[in-house]
Amino acid sequence: MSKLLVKNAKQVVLICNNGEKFLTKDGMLKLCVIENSSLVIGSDGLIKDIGPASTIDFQYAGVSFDKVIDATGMCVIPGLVDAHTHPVWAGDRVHEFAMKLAGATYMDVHRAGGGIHFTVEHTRAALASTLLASLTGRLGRMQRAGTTLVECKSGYGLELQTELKMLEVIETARRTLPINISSTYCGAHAVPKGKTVAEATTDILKVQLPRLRERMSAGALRVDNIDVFCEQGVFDLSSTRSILQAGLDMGLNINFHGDELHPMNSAQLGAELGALAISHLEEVTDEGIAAMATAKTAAILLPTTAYILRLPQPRARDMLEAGVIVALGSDFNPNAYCCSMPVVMHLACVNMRMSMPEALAAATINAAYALGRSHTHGSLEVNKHGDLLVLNAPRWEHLIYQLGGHQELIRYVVIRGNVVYNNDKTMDF
Ligand SMILES: N=CN[C@@H](CCC(=O)O)C(=O)O
Ligand SMILES: [Zn+2]
Repeated sequence: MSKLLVKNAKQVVLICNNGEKFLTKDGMLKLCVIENSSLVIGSDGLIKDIGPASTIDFQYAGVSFDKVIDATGMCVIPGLVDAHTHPVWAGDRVHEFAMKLAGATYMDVHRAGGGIHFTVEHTRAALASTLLASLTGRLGRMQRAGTTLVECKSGYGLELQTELKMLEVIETARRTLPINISSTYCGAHAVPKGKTVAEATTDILKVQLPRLRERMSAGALRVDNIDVFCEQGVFDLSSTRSILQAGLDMGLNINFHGDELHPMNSAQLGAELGALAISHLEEVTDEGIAAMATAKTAAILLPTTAYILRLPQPRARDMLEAGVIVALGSDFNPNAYCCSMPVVMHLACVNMRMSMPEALAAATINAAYALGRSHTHGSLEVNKHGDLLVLNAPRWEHLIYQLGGHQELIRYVVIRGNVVYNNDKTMDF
C-alpha cells in the first residue's frame, strides 16, 4: 500500500538529484526539472519513486494508493522552506507601520520603547493558549502559501519564563501540526528594559541557557538553533560571541541576526564559530562575504525587511558570485507581516536581482541547509520527505511571476504524503 501517487505532471521540479546538501553559483541556475512525470510517496511518507509517467504507470499497475492526484497540465515543486520567522507574539504593530511610512526608522521606534519592546510587553502578558491559537493561525496561513518547513523563533520574552513559554508553544505546534518546524531560542533578541548588555548576557548565560538545557535533556523541549540580534544598541560582537558559543556547546546550531543596520563583522564571527546561517546581512562587507563562502555558512536573506524598512537591499548578487549558500526567509514578525514565501521569492527577484531558479533554490534546498535539514527536505529525491506543492500552472515560474497569485495557483499542499491543503479555488488563467 502506498500513500500517494501524483501522476502525469507537466513539470516536476526536483531542484537537484544527486543528494546535494546545498546549491551555489551555477548549481542554482540549472535546477533539475523533468517533464511529463509522476511521483510516488510510500506509506512511511517518504518519496519512493519519481520518473516518466508511462514508466510509473507500468511499475505501479497493481499497487493501490490511499490517494491519487491527477496533475495533468500542472507542476510539482518541493514544499517551500521559510528559514526565518518570529511567529509567536501578542499585540500587532499596525500603528508603527504608519509611523514608519511617515519617516521613522526601525531604531527610532525601538529606542522610543516601541518595536520589539512593545511586543515583549504584550507577549509577556499573554496566556500560552492565546499564543498557541495565534501561532496555529499563522502557520496555517504559511502552509496555504506553500511553506512546509518553517523556522520559528522565541525572543519576545527576554527573561526565562516568557522565553520558555514561547518555546513550549512552538513545541506544542511542532508535535501537533503537520507543518515541519525548526525551533530557535532567541533570548538575545533585544536588551530588556532596565538591564545593561552585560546584565542581559549574564542572565542568558547563567539563568536561561542552563534551564533550557535541563528542559531539553528531560525531553520536554526540542530546540534546534540559537540566535542573537548582533547590532549597535542591541548585542555587541563580544556578547554575541559568548552567547552563541554557549549555545553551540549545548549542541544548538548557530543561526543569528547579523550586519543588518550596521556592519558589525557578524559574518566573520559566524564563519569563525561555524555558524550554519546568518540572517539579514544588508550591511555585510566583502571580507564577511568571503568568510561565509569559505565556512559554508548560509546567508538567509529577508527581502520583506529591506522593503518595509526601506533599507539598502542585501547584496545577493555579490554573495551568489562569491559562492555563498544563499537562502530566503519571510522574516514574519510584527514589523514585517508577510506569511508568503512566493511573495518573498518575487521580491528577491525584483529587488535583489536574483533569477527565478536562484530564488527557488534559496527557498528550498538552501533554506533547508540553513536549518540543518537538507538531508531530508528541500528537494524531491527518493527517500526524502514527501513534502510538495501541486501548482495549477503549466510552468513552475508562475508561482513567482504572479505577485500574490499563490492563493489561486497552489492546488495542493502535501506533507509526508498527506494532503494538508486542498484548494478548489484555483482558477485557470
Ligand atoms: N531585526 C531583528 N528582529 C526582527 C524584527 C523583530 C521585530 O521588529 O519585532 C527581524 O529580523 O526583522
Ligand atoms: Zn528576525
